[in-house]
Amino acid sequence: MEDLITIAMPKGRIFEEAAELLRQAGYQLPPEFEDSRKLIIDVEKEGFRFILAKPMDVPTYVEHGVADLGIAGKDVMLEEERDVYELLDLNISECYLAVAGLPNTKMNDVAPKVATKYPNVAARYFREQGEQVEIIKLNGSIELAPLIGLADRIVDIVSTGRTLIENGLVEYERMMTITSRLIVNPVSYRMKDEQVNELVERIAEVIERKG
Ligand SMILES: Nc1ncnc2c1ncn2[C@@H]1O[C@H](COP(=O)(O)OP(=O)(O)OP(=O)(O)O)[C@@H](O)[C@H]1O
Ligand SMILES: O=P(O)(O)OC[C@H]1O[C@H](OP(=O)(O)OP(=O)(O)O)[C@H](O)[C@@H]1O
Repeated sequence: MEDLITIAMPKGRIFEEAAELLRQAGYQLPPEFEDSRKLIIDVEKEGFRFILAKPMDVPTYVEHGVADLGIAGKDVMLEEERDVYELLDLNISECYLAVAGLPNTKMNDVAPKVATKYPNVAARYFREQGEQVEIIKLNGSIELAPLIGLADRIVDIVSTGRTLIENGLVEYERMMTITSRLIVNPVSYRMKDEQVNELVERIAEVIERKG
């Protein structure tokens, strides 16, 4: 039997949509796939080994080659800048990155503080805008930072906009749209091209069908 292709799946938000996409592409995943607490799930019939990782870590597993493929948000790709190839925009888990903060704030502070889970993305963005800022890295509850005076602005994901509204914050600038991507280790791409290309073609067909 051929070696299993290892796919790093992000636990959490993206997981269900990604699993659904695989099912729509005709892959038979076990019914307990979405409910399992296992971190390694072999689906030998389809030739896959899934590893379940923290979303931010998916490109790390793929870069190191312990996963051939992975699914990661564009936000994570831009933050991590790992040595992997992006094969497909899966068009799932759409959201966007934005700069936000309290309403009616003067924008002329010197080196305003920006709280974010994405220090590299934020630093690059403000550098490109020619603005000097101080980045404060947080791991969650980013919207709290301007409310309690830790930061003047935040760079964070917005999806429905509820978190901003319920915390009395407003969007200053929309930075970029984020969707999830299929990524591959460059060596796996060369060595396992047949298996990788079959998966890519089957998923691409579903994406096209969905429009
Ligand atoms: N409303 C949203 N908030 C955060 N991420 C979102 C949202 N909508 C889609 N996404 C996508 O989901 C990914 C994050 O998934 P998830 O929230 O499960 O992981 P996480 O940020 O590591 O969460 P936690 O730290 O709470 O485990 C992001 O990389 C992004 O591409
Ligand atoms: O626009 P919305 O639909 O409200 O979604 C955006 C919120 O969701 C995410 O947080 P998450 O729920 O992952 O919690 P966190 O604070 O642990 O990052 C993100 O960081 C925003 O806070």
